[in-house]
Amino acid sequence: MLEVKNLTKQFDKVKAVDDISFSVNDGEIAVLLGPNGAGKSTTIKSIAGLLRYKGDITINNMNNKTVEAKRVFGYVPEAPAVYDMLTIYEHIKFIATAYKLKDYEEKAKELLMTFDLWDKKDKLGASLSKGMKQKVSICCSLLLDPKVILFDEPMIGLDPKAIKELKETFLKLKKMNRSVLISTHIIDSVEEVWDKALIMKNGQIVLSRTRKEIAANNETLEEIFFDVTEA
Ligand SMILES: Nc1ncnc2c1ncn2[C@@H]1O[C@H](COP(=O)(O)OP(=O)(O)OP(=O)(O)O)[C@@H](O)[C@H]1O
Repeated sequence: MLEVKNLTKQFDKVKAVDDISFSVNDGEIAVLLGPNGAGKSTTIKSIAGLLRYKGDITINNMNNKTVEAKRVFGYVPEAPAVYDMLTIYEHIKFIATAYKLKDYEEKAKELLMTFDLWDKKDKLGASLSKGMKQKVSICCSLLLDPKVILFDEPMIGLDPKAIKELKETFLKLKKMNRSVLISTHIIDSVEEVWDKALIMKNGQIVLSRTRKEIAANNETLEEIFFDVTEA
């Protein structure tokens, strides 16, 4: 479970995130939506422990900056960080070594096959397309079998097959009782998968609704998004 309580992040003159609180339960897929500059990436980076902030963030009840929390936490950044001089499979080995994973080979093969990277596993990072780098980043995160996983704009650069695989992966993670948080601009890209929508504007969460609540009012997420962000 992911819990964010009273998160505030101020950059010099800009309050990028202004006292927001939310949680993502086990087995829940939450989407963080909002127009450009709403504060989504700042929220995701704070949860990933990459920024200093005010407030409390816990991952399975552990402070997000502890080693114990990091062991059960996965993060797929908006811009995939791939090493130019490592092959795809060397990235996998690097992660497995850093996290002292044992018997990871079968899982690694399964992930690389799912994302069409198995036959490219000896290609160097420098030679990969943006989408391939994104897929390497996704495979490295999933290899750790995280209990809480964040995806920042995960669909950007992916081809239609990879988008389909990623959506199936989200649903698999949900079935495995993981907490998934996806930040995106593209409402269509998450339409079939989300359980809870969090809409940000000017650093605040202006709407938090479950799929059931939205369906009960005969509304669509897109309609609600424009209602609250253009108000
Ligand atoms: N490093 C920084 N220094 C100063 N201001 C920043 C910094 N990073 C973000 N901001 C500001 O904080 C606010 C929120 O930015 P953030 O990147 O979190 O929004 P976002 O919702 O992810 O936007 P986008 O959809 O465009 O990626 C914006 O006003 C942005 O200009």
